[in-house]
Amino acid sequence: MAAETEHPRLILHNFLSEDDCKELQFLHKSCCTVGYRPNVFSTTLSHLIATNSAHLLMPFVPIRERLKEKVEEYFNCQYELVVEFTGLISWTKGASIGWHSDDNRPYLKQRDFAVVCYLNSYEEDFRGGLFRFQDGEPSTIVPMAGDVLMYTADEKNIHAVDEITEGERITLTMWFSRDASHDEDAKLISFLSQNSLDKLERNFDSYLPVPASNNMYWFPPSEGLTFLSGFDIRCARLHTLGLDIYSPNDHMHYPAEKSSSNLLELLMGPLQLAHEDELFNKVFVNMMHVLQVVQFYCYKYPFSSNVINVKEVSTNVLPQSKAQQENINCLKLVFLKDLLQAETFIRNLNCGKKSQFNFDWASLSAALVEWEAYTAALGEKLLQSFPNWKAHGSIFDCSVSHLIESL
Ligand SMILES: O=C(O)CCC(=O)C(=O)O
Ligand SMILES: [Fe+2]
Repeated sequence: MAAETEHPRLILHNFLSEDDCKELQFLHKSCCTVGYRPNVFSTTLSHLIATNSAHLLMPFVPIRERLKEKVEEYFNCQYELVVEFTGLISWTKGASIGWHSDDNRPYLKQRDFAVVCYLNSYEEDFRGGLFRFQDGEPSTIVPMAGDVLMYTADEKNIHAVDEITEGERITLTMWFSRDASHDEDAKLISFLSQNSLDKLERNFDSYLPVPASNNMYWFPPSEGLTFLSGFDIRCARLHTLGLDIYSPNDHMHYPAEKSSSNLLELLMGPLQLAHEDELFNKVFVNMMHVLQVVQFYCYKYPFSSNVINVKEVSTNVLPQSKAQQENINCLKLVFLKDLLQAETFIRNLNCGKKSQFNFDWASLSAALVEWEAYTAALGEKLLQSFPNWKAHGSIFDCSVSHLIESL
């Protein structure tokens, strides 16, 4: 217990499993937007609701609950805390933060405790990004996937993070408050009531994401008004995996006649995936749909329990025609204006090492089938949980196995 120590803090190794870390990375890499600080990307829970992906809240629920219990136990404030904020945050090259406490602004005074869960690892996935406390021990935290750091948000724990020099450093970050008026759950429940839940019928279409406006995915954010330089972060994530997009709706092969922002609208509509000189005949509803399936394939599919037999899935892939190649190249020029910058900020450090990405269409097709089952199962779970959340005014894990375990 933290009791009266001078610098109340705790590091827990391997608190999150490898599967938890991979699942949260999958969510971040498919849903994040440009963040609130330079070179930072973020995924908030309200953003998931706003983009018709409320079912993607479900993987957070048991993790949030476990973290809250741990914070309350260690800092000796059982049943006193509410979650103030939950978000996935990633820092890329150039991002850093100097000495500060997490409650150091008048509008942050409600923050009592901070929790940072590291979802990927120093030196393996990114370079730089060490966490430092100004005083007390431990003084330096080396981020490693699965480790969790907890500390009080006041001046007893002044800290900084070294600049990221390479790769992308991803965390699940939460703050907790004693002030019930800052309860994130209440806001999310109300947002869910107004939003997606009426729409979330038991048909598959309800689980398809709806993108936010294009400027929210444009890097750097300052260029998101004109789209004349920089890049779309979603296209950059596909590009690092050797994948491109084709727009079956684009009958216009002369980009000079269309403005960038008009062409960006194509990301809101039907798209197909291209790899080298082949085109996948599956038509995705929009760019978020493409990205969710591809990131699922990279992060979640290799770990899913019921991996279906790849051979049983039909894969329809055709060679690209000349016109299709032009379409693909034209879109690349518009969405990845600054290709070098995209490759610098969005890159996978550890490709070539243990998580080598060996793309093949048959596995992607199998992952697509699994992604559909995964989203439908989360949607079901959300529909079952929501009435309980609403009745209690809080978001908690209502799954039967969990409740039985706790008896
Ligand atoms: O990501 C971290 O290790 C800490 C980040 C931090 O200090 C903050 O967001 O206030
Ligand atoms: Fe901080």
